[in-house]
Amino acid sequence: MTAFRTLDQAEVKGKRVLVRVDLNVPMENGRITDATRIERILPTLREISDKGGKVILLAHFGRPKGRDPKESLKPVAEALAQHLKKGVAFADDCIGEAAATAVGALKDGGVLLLENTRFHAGEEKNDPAFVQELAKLGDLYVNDAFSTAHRAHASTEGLAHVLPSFAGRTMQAELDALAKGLESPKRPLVAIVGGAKVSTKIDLLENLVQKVDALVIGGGMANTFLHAMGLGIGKSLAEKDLADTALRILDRARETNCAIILPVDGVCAYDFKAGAYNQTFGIDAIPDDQMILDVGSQSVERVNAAINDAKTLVWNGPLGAFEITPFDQGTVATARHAAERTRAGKLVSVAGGGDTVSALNHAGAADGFSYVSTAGGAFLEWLEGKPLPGVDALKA
Ligand SMILES: Nc1ncnc2c1ncn2[C@@H]1O[C@H](COP(=O)(O)OP(=O)(O)O)[C@@H](O)[C@H]1O
Ligand SMILES: O=C(OP(=O)(O)O)[C@H](O)COP(=O)(O)O
Repeated sequence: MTAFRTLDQAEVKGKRVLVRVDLNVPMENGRITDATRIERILPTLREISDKGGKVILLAHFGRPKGRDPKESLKPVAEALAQHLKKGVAFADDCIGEAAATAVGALKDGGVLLLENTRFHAGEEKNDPAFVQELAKLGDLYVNDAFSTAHRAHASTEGLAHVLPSFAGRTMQAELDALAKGLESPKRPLVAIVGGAKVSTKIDLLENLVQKVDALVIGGGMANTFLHAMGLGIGKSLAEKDLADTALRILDRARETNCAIILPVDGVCAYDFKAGAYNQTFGIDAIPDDQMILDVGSQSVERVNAAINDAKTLVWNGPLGAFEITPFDQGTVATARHAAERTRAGKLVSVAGGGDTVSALNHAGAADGFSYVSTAGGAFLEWLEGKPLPGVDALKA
């Protein structure tokens, strides 16, 4: 089914291979809390290295505005070396002299990680001059970052047009697995969308409500909808300027008969910190000076009932701030329930996203899902049927 060239067609021996990977891994205090994205790229890196190619990794981390040491990929290079069981060199910049010197020093089979591509504005602008700067460093381009394929950036899209380009093994595996699991899903099809990236994901919901039978909304995404509906959400994470978009999505859901399941209660605290004093309130009684950090037990019951009704479930975005206890409980309970239904053969469940995978691992539920993708936003866009620039560029 692949309409692009893969590593089977790439002659990598002695070549400088620029490999775009997703190393945007969940991190707390400089420590990686979930290494799934690292583990998934190992087959591609090992294959190129074993065939005698020089592996030059391009990746982003976070959403920095310019160079910011807090968003350096250096700690990730160290973790990658441990997983790869092989040294990983690191260059302080992804273009210019630092990068060129590091590439020049690389032996056949060696691995080098270049600093965060988003330290340069040209990355997100897909600036042709920046693309050329990157292209100077390589002979071939391999894209193994399905989870960034919805971004038309220099390292995810631009490079594919100027160097011979190939899909990596993870890119191939993700597209194959999603096609197999979801191309003709059994209905009812239920989606759960939560998390914090409200502005980059909310527009997708307008199409999604035309495709799914029910949409469960949690996390910061739910808070944005609750605010739009005129409910007080106190200090909760939300993007209030997207209220009109949220109302339009609710209208569209009514037209398309898509059931919308929003929280009916919220676990609230004064501060965003582990172990914070917390109380559960009905959704119409959230105190002004508190924030909703998780869905309450009545909401969990509703989400689990929606999972019971589903034959297919797709999930991106945790229902609460699962990194800090006890605000992980809603996500953990519903993830375990979905895993149980899947193990019982009653549900096909596909989940994805950097933090979502981390949450499922935290719940001990990832193994129970039919498929776990590294991709969140890219997965939702794929589901919508939207063209993914990173994939399309490989086909060009
Ligand atoms: N109610 C909430 N308040 C604050 N943060 C939340 C809330 N619900 C979820 N989150 C945060 O959302 C983040 C994950 O969102 P997102 O990046 O969209 O997911 P993914 O990486 O799986 O695509 C997590 O860090 C989690 O703490
Ligand atoms: O973590 C990512 O996506 P995800 O949060 O949708 O899983 C990707 O690395 C893309 O990051 P971006 O949403 O800052 O472009």
